[in-house]
Parts: sequence; C-alpha cells; structure tokens
Amino acid sequence: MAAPFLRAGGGRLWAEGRAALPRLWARQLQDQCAESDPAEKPAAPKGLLATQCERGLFQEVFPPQAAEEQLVDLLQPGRPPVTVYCGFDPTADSLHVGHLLAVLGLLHFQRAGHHVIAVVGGATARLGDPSGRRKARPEQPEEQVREQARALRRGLERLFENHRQLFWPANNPRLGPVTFLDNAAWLERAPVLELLCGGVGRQLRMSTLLSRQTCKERLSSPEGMSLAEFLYPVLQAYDFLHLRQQHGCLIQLGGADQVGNIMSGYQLVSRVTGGDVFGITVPLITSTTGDKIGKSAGNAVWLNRNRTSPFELYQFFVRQPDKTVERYLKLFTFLPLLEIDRIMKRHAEERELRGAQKRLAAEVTKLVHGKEGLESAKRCTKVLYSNDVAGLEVMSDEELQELFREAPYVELLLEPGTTVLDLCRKANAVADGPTGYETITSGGVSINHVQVKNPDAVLILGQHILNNGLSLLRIGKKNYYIVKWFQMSHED
Ligand SMILES: Nc1ncnc2c1ncn2[C@@H]1O[C@H](COP(=O)(O)OP(=O)(O)OP(=O)(O)O)[C@@H](O)[C@H]1O
Ligand SMILES: N[C@@H](Cc1ccc(O)cc1)C(=O)O
Repeated sequence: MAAPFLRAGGGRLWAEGRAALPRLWARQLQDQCAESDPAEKPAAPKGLLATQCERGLFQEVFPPQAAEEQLVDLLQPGRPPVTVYCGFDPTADSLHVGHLLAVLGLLHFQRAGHHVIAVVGGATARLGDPSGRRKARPEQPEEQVREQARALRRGLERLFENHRQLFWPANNPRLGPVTFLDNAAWLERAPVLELLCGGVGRQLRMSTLLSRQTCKERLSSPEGMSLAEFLYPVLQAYDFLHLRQQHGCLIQLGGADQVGNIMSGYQLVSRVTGGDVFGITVPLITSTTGDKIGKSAGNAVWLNRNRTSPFELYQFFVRQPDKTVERYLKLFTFLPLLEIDRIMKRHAEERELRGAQKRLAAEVTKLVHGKEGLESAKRCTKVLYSNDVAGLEVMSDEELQELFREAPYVELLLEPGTTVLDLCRKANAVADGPTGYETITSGGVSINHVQVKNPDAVLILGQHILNNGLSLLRIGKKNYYIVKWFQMSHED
C-alpha cells in the first residue's frame, strides 16, 4: 500500500521546486513566502505547516489530501488553537538528541498558540516499539520503567521550561499550554475485552498491520516477533483515539520511523470517530556514516547532564561538518531563516572560526541545559582548548569531573612541604624511582596548565593549588588527573 503521506521531504521538495508540492500548498506557500523579497510590502505571517516544511522540520504530513484541504488552513495564524501530541517511550532514563527534534516540533506548535501534549509511554515502553528494529528490545523490570518514566517527564518539563524562560518573550500570551501525560494512566486500566471488542479490535485490520515493513522483516527473521511487539502499534493507535476523545487531539507528531504507528492511529481514530486526524513526522538525525543516532546504535547524545555533559553536547554541535550546519540551524534552533542566512554568509567568509557551528551549539545547549549549562560548556571549552586557568578556578567539582570524564579523581591530604614529585607519586601519575623524576624534569608534567620542571618545588596555594582546592595535573599530552586537596583542621 502506498504511504498516504504528503512528503515535504525535509525541505527537499521545497528547495527543488514548489511544483512538486500539491497545488493548494504551492499556492499558499507562495503567498506566504515573502521572506525571499524583503523589499515587498510586509507579508502576512506564514502558516505553521509552511514555515516548518520550509525549515525541513516537518518531513511528511498525513493524509495528504485532507492536509491540503484542511490542515494548512487550520494552522493559519489567527485560527483557533488545535491540540497535538507526541509520545516518548521511557526505555532509558534520559531523552537524547534524536528526541529533541520531536520536542522542537511540539515547541513550534506551542509558539503558534496551540495546545501540546507530551506523552511518556510508561505502558508502551513495556512492550517495546519494534519500528525499524531487527531485534526485540531487552525486557525491563516494571519498577525500572516507572523510574525512567519519571526521569523522562522531568527531562521534558525542563525543556519546555527552558524554552519558556529563555526563548519566549515574557508573558507573551500566544504561547500555548503544554500537558504532560503518561499512557500507563489509561492503558493500564483498559480492560482487554473492552479493547478487543470495542473500536480497536474491530476497526484495525490485520492485513494493514501485517503489511508494515518492520512487521514483514521481523516475521521473516529467525527470531520472529512476539505478540507484544506485534500489538505495539495497536496500543499507540489507542493512545491517539484516547487523546482525540478526551483531549480533542487532532495531530500526532513523531520521528520518521513512527510513520506506521501514526498511520494505524489515523485509521483507528478516523474509523471510530468518522472525522479526520493528522500525522506529521520529523526527520531522523543520523551520524556522519548515515546511521540513526540512538540508544541501540550506542551513539546517543543524551540530554541529561549525568550522561552527556553540557560541554559534550556543545562539542557535538560544534563538531558538525559545514555541510550539515545550515540544516541543523533550521532544525534545532528558533532563529529566523533570514538570520540563519546571515550567519551562513558570514561563515562562508571565515569557515575556520566555525561561527555557524558555535551559534548552533550555543542555541541547543541553552535550550537543553539553560544559561548556566551554556556558560559551563563555554567555560569547559576555554579550559580545555585555550588553557584557561581562571576558568579552572571557578569550576565546581562536578564540572571538572564532567570535563575530564575519563580522568582519575584523587583526594589527597595537603601536608606542609608537599612537592611536585609528591603530588605526582600520590596521584599514581608517574612511575616510582628515577623514571618518575625524569618525567617531570624532561617537561612531561603540567599543573593547572603550567609546565613544572622542578620535582622538588613545594606546591604553592593559588598557583599549583587553586582557590577551589583543586589541581589539574597533566602527564604527557592528554593524561589528566583531578586532585582535590584536603587540609588537616587545627582541632585534629
Ligand atoms: N536519531 C533520531 N532522529 C530523530 N528522531 C529520533 C531519533 N531517534 C529516535 N527518534 C525519535 O524519538 C522517539 C523515540 O524513539 P526510540 O525510543 O525508538 O529512540 P531510540 O532511543 O533511538 O531507540 P533505539 O535506538 O533503541 O531504537 C521516536 O519518535 C523516534 O522517531
Ligand atoms: N512509539 C514511540 C513512542 C510513543 C508511545 C506512545 C504513543 O502514543 C506515541 C509514541 C517511540 O518509540 O518512541
């Protein structure tokens, strides 16, 4: 069955020519797209769909004809708000960069005044979404999933709160409301018979479920597919129906790998209610080798600080190649397209400064970790790449450990007369005997970014030992040791 999605192609069709878009869309986009000619009279603000397709954030819209005829219009500025939802399964205790695009999709709806619902899949996570997977997810104990659901909700709340505080002018009345729900609240209570004999069991067709790519592949694999996994799209479809009936939800948003599940939801809701609902997908974020970034691939960039520090998140975006940075600025930030254009023009003149990447990294880090997180990321960058000692001095223990994640953390007692050699030996950073001594005299050791060549020099407070009681010891090019000093108190 041909996918009944209207493809905006991650902005591709938009870029290749509007003729590829359905007629009505093309006309509306043309009417609304006045940014390209600033000399003309100010244009009416663009509709949400047009804007996000142009940015590449909305990749597919479903079903195409109804979207053309109704959704474009429903999402025009000045129209009454609609309700949109996106689900996130708590199969880990943190969101990651891949999830961020779906969250950004919700935030754009919120910015346009619509009501958004972020659903944590406390119930669905226990089945495990088979979409795009070759193997079943490992089973997780119920209590673990519950704990992860709480953590995911906190992560979602933090993103919405950071956005409200840092990316939205104070008290702007147009920011739509956000609701956080957990599908365990209704799925755990849904009686099996009610589910099977009511709309779900009767309206969803086996042939459609069996025709999904994931299902076909898994059924023909040696491992096969469990009933729990097979029924996953059914429960996600039930969520859509529940949210339609209880919250008036009209649109489901999800990553591109969610198309099948969203289609099942569309079929169920439209058959049971007789009215149209819509699906929108956001593109999948891939690594430089083209693989989806995520948990299973083992390359997730997490949004929780204890898994990926603000500094590491910042660096992930600073390292993006030139060919991705413009697209990511459009996808991951709220910067207007005209400003992105200016950033890219400046970037083209001085690529080595990585200005576009740094702006991208700053915007994302601020959204994810707030202003303090961004400051921490910048401080860590300076400490590491510009040997900034002042920055080192104001760092918290947590920050220092985040920065030198691999570095051993050693706690030492500071005794009068402690020398450079003592420090190196107590930290187990140099070998015993003459070799250790020579490592220092030959220039292989630095303390707080300053080379120390005299092994017998006594450590000086404020120089070798920073005011926060820390020393950063480096042996060779990149073997770091973080030393936290303790002083014997006088009463002891
Ligand atoms: N790399 C990505 N780019 C865009 N969206 C993503 C990405 N990874 C996951 N998502 C979206 O986030 C939601 C949660 O997906 P899921 O839990 O399968 O992610 P995941 O952590 O990558 O899982 P796994 O790697 O275990 O398959 C889905 O809507 C999915 O489409
Ligand atoms: N299936 C989605 C999560 C989800 C759960 C419930 C929903 O109703 C919607 C989406 C995922 O894998 O992440």
